[in-house]
Amino acid sequence: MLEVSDLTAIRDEKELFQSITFSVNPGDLVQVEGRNGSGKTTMLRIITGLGDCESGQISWQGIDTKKDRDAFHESLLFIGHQTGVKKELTAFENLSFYQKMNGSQGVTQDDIWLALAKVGLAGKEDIPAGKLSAGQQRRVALARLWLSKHPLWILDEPLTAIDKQGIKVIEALFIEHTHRGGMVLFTTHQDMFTDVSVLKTIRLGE
Ligand SMILES: Nc1ncnc2c1ncn2[C@@H]1O[C@H](COP(=O)(O)OP(=O)(O)OP(=O)(O)O)[C@@H](O)[C@H]1O
Repeated sequence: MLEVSDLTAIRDEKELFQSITFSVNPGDLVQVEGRNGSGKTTMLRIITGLGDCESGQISWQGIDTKKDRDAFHESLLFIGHQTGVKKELTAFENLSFYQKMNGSQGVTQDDIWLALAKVGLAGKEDIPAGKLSAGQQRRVALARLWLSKHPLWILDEPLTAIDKQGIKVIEALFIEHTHRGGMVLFTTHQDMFTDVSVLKTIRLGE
């Protein structure tokens, strides 16, 4: 379980958000909502350890993430605004590289082909990512979700440039992940989940 307690952030001498408290439990799908500039990215970056907060505490499985950052990061898949897709590598090479960098055990070449097929990139595996469209490049990044064994996914605007059909596929994957006991904490400006009862929401900027 991820617990965020009393989180306050200041940027440019302005309080972005104050005393935000929430938890993400196994099976939870949590959307951080708010207008442009309300602090969504800032909050996700603080939770992942990439940004500083004014005050507050973040714990994973009951332990402060600052005290055991490795354990937290082993459980976490974070995809931010910058997807980390390398334009000179093919879609397949990007995923192989990513898996090697993360020391992921048990992921085969077939798994990577399958993940690329799941995101609609069958037949495009050997094209350098720089020659794919913006949405296709984003799909390369999202293919990591199919290979992930991390219980916690933190995703900042994962659906940027993704078409309606792609959004449906990602929605289904989120649901599948949470049904397996996984957790998803995400932001999006896209319409997602017609059945919003599956979602918990955190609103910033009110
Ligand atoms: N490192 C920084 N230094 C100074 N100001 C920052 C920094 N990071 C973010 N900000 C400011 O904090 C505010 C919140 O930015 P943030 O990116 O968190 O918003 P957001 O809710 O994710 O917006 P969007 O919906 O547009 O993605 C903005 O006004 C931004 O300029």
